[in-house]
Amino acid sequence: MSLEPTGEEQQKFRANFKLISSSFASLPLKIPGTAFYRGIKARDRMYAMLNSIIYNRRSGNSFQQDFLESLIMKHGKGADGEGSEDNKLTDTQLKDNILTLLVAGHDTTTSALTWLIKFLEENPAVLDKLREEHLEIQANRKGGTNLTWSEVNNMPYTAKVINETLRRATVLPWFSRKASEDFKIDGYKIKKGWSINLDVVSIHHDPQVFPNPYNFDPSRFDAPIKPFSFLGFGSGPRMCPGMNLAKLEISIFIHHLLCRYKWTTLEKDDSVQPTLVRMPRNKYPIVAEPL
Ligand code: HEM
Repeated sequence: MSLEPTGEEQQKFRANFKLISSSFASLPLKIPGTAFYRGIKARDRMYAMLNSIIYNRRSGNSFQQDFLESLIMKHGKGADGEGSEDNKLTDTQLKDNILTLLVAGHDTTTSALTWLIKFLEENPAVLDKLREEHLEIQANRKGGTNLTWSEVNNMPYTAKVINETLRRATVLPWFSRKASEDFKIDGYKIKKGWSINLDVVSIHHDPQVFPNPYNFDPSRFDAPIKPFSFLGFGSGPRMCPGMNLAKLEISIFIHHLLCRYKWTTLEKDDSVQPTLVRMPRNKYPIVAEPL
């Protein structure tokens, strides 16, 4: 949305965003003092901020070439979008989409990057092999420091390291589905309409599918994995729509980190923060220095 990274508006945005994401795993009690209530209030303040940003954009006071602008252009009244006016998002839907993308895409990617650093630190052989892949890409490059699209799509070991990170970390420990009909699974009867929560941490640590499940071993992904056993980005029609963006961001981050820096961990701690998006409790602080 082209917010300045250090401006006052950005700070308010961040503070509200934090309150919203901390309210996810809370009981839905709309009573002052609860995390849920604070989350709802923060969401309303975010809506108000978005209202004023959208108003400014529409009245031509500010123009940016960004994601918000493309939504406004495509879904504004009389805009040349696909199909009729019925296909256009209302302003509330537009704001909800922005919040959804922020909420679904920010903490998840942050968490994946944090776990990645932790697992690499704890597995120096994997780190060395990964760095080799990236130094080779760098050495074969004709000029510039920017990764090209074909380089990003040709990082076989990196792809396995990302999968293994998402398996071991299980950034989203559970997600749910609603049963569309009665069915039976392993002798359990499930009724139509029930909510089914998947315990993804257990699925990702099933020793029959992932031998020595607590070892960080990207070579598990050398061969295809049993279907529905790796759910880092979910599965089926509701699978994460941000998967390719997330993989791209992580690959670029890995490339620049490993080609330029080494790091040491400031504080080792294996506990996990009990939030919806799993994160090392201490946020895994490091000190990085040039290679
Ligand atoms: C490493 C980063 C990410 C991880 C691990 C992750 C993981 C997931 C998982 C497990 C789901 C549930 C899928 C299911 O129910 O089958 C999900 C849904 C979703 N993700 Fe991601 N995600 C990441 C990044 C992103 C990004 C960058 C975006 C958008 C910019 C995004 C947008 C969404 C949305 C909108 C949904 C809901 C989809 C729906 O219910 O139809 N995610 N994600």
